Amino acid sequence: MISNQAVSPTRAAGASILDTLNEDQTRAATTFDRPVLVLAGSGTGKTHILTAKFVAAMDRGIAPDRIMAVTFTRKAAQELRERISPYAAAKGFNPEKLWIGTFHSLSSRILRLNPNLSPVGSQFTTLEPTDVDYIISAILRQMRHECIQSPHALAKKVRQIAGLLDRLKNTGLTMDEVVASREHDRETLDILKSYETHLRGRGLADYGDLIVGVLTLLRNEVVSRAWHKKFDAILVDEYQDINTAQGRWIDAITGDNTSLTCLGDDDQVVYQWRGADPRLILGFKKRYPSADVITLRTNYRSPAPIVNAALRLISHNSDRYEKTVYAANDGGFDSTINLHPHGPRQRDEVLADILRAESIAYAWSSMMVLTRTNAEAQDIALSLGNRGIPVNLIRPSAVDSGPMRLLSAWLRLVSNANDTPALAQCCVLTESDPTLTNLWTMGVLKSRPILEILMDEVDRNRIQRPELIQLVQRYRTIMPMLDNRDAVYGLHTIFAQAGFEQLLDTLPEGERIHFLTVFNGLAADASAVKTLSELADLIQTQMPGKTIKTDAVMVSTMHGVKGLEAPIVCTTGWSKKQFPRSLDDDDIEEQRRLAFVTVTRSSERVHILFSEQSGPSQFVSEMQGAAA
Ligand SMILES: Nc1ncnc2c1ncn2[C@@H]1O[C@H](COP(=O)(O)OP(=O)(O)OP(=O)(O)O)[C@@H](O)[C@H]1O
Repeated sequence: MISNQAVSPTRAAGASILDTLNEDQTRAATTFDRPVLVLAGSGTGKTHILTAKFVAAMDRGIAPDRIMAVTFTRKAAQELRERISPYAAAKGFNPEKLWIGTFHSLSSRILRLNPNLSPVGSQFTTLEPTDVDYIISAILRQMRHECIQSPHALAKKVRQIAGLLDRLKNTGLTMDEVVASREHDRETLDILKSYETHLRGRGLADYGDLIVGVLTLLRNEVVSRAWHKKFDAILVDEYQDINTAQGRWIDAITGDNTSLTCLGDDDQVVYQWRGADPRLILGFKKRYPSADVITLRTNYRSPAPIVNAALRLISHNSDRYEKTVYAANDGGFDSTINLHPHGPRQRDEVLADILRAESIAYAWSSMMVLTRTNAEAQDIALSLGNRGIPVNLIRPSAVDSGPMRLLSAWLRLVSNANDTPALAQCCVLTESDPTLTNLWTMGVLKSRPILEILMDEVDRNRIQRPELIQLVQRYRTIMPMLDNRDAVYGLHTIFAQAGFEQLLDTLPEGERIHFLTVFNGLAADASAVKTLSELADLIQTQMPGKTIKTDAVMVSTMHGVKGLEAPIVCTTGWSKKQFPRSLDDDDIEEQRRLAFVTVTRSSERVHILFSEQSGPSQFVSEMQGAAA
């Protein structure tokens, strides 16, 4: 464990940020000789401490690459990276090599650094969730499962298996452990085993494999000892939302001498449906008995009326730590939380009016619109755009955008000829495409990559489809050019040879400029990686989704804004029977936490929209002080 010795006088670079902390925050940021858990409410400065502690660690003389920071979202990782990079650069360190990222991006990096022992190899390509569905569906077809008789039954079965795989991997179980647990019927086990065999035999990993892969890797004592020595400090943000596998990941990589700091708020658990395990934060002291548990009491973000309304709301949850939080800012606004009923089909009009009225005093970028579902966010973004309001629709991942998805697919395909979902994306084919299904069957029968079979079939004129012929031609042009060349060259080659220039000509100007900006950033990052599969992973696991306009209203789901803030927060869908959608105990507590996260994003004013016909959500009356 690092000693708590005096900070070196050369800490000038970090002086400013450390000097902004209050007493408890300073304790959290400067304690290195024991584990620290910061268990504190919304807006109390947890993320601020994370940045400050990274700087404090560097000031202590810890090399930037001996500090790892794990964030929950790519956006949070990007923001932290942007804040830390100047400090690291001032110390002569290449910021591209900082260990700041999500669990998935860090796991991918760790696995690739252990090529011989990584359970998924080192040249693997990573599957997106839709690719997982694709493979399960192909396996079900291959097995001639009865569900393939109807598209509806097939889709349902795929969802069921994909959900099961996700849950199993979130608990950190390997396939051997799943089989040994005897908890699943033979048919399910056969499907799960075929899926695993398919992935392992073809150099493919899904997101869950990245986490479970590191857990498996760290069971090797020699490897685990090396990683325990690698990091002097590990910082983990949004600790309340990590799942069992991620909790074990942190425990496994933290050595006896590593300074571990976890920051979270049990009132902000909003990912239980995806395996978040709040017992990890609540049981931290049991696992780390010497830990210093620090609570913070001052909310620096929101004015008192919002802080108090949010506290009244969350006090209705039974499963929580009681916290005392005061607002640093008294507020004094008469209308800090505003209610807006709207008639049928009037939601967007009412919303646009609110935003226009606020835009007299605030920039568009000072406003957020938060929805419950992705579909609602997309709908609202489109509708506001049509009403002349500039919007940035926030998507969690860069592969949600067409050209970025295509770029990552090409990077995957040239890295791994066995990556069939990437092949399908490169020529924009769906999983049920008959040619692809035939190729898949031939590939499985002959144990050969589908791409090789496709090339043979094209050469023999047995496939005439232009998109497949073009794919083969492009692949054959690109591959020899990549021989012994670095990732930067590879990236530019793919851009030039795989039709990106023509594709960009078809995009609206904003999207084109955005793609080129991101592409140039990626080209800069490419100098820090060795292979194109690593570069694909940067797009898939590290890059956040696009924000095209600089001054625009952010439109996002409530889940998508964890950790972010804005002066004006508008939130829709707060109608009775809609939010919460069910009165089931566990679910209502999670939805109440989501409501809590939503209103506490605001540093000035909240606008809540609901249907006039249904009336407001019960969360509104709870905020107003209805008895718990
Ligand atoms: N000591 C401080 N003095 C002044 N402002 C502060 C201080 N600490 C944090 N802040 C500011 O308060 C706001 C909230 O901080 P931060 O986002 O770190 O809180 P958080 O605990 O991570 O919030 P949440 O859990 O709700 O995402 C930020 O604008 C931050 O800059």
